[in-house]
Amino acid sequence: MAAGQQNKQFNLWSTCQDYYELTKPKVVLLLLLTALVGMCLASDTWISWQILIAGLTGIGFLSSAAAVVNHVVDRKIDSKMARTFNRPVAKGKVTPQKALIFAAVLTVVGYVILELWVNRLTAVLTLAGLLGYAVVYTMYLKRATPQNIVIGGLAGAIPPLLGWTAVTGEIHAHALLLVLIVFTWTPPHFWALAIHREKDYAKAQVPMLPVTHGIEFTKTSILLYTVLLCVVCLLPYLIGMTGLIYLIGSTLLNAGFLYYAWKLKFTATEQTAMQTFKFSIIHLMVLFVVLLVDHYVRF
Ligand code: HEM
Ligand SMILES: CC(C)=CCC/C(C)=C/CC/C(C)=C/COP(=O)(O)OP(=O)(O)O
Repeated sequence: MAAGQQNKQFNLWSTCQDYYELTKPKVVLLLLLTALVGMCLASDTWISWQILIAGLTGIGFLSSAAAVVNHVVDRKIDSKMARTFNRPVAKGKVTPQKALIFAAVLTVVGYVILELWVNRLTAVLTLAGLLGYAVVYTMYLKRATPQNIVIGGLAGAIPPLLGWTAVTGEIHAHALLLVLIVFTWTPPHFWALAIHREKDYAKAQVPMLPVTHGIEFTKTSILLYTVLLCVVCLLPYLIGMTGLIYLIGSTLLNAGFLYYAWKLKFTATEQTAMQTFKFSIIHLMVLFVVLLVDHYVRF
């Protein structure tokens, strides 16, 4: 193969990688897992393939679009922080215009899929999630208040409800309880990372909790939110929505989260904040898998 052609192929591949990175694929995958669990828990029978595929594709496209807009709006902040300076828009590898066109295409295609093959309620709620994250959180809250991620967390917490409404067309209290779990999980998830990256956020002048209220206050807040998360995680069992498998699984996971939150507050080493952040992701992922197993293997 000629060197020029090889170069072209390499450029195309690295452009594709840049666009893929803009969608925050790992975050979107976990969001989709929570949406899938919302779908499965909404029904006592198997859900239809059309709802499953169209629902997850639409929710995935709109979540990805929100992530792309976040890269564009935050490009100046991102370029000042060690964790994010290499991102495609911050680095100038993808122009803001091209990224916005990509986000617009994802939004329109995702919305049309939800409207045509799922239902209007799910389409509108997913669009609200997109606007909540891309506009309310990214453009306003992130720069305005240390409670940014608490309020903005609602957008990231909504996918289980989206999965539920995709299957039933209705909002149900059980779905709202799943939303509440992700909503309560978000502050300890993010603040653990924010402690580790406090200097970055201070340098970029983003008013995250460790910057405005200090590391100790943030550690206490993480511990208190983790205790609250343990209580909220008990509710599905207490109201009869889940069975013993969930009770045992969630208790073990919450004991793990409490261990890290306690250690972070009272006996932290330099690694504890990052370990807590990493555990938070495993916690939510396994918790939702356990919800799924509990739903299909009830005893
Ligand atoms: C306002 C709410 C949230 C904030 C502020 C937040 C913040 C963050 C940040 C700053 C990172 C590090 C990203 C990086 O290093 O590139 C991260 C990683 C991650 N977050 Fe969140 N998060 C939120 C909600 C969520 C939700 C709702 C989920 C899924 C249900 C989620 C799943 C993840 C995953 C899977 C990662 C690891 C990504 C990777 O390794 O590339 N987050 N989060
Ligand atoms: C339709 C729908 C459900 C939309 C929600 C989409 C979504 C991608 C939520 C994830 C939340 C998240 C990763 C926040 C981090 O933003 P940040 O700007 O604080 O973090 P960063 O510095 O890593 O960009």
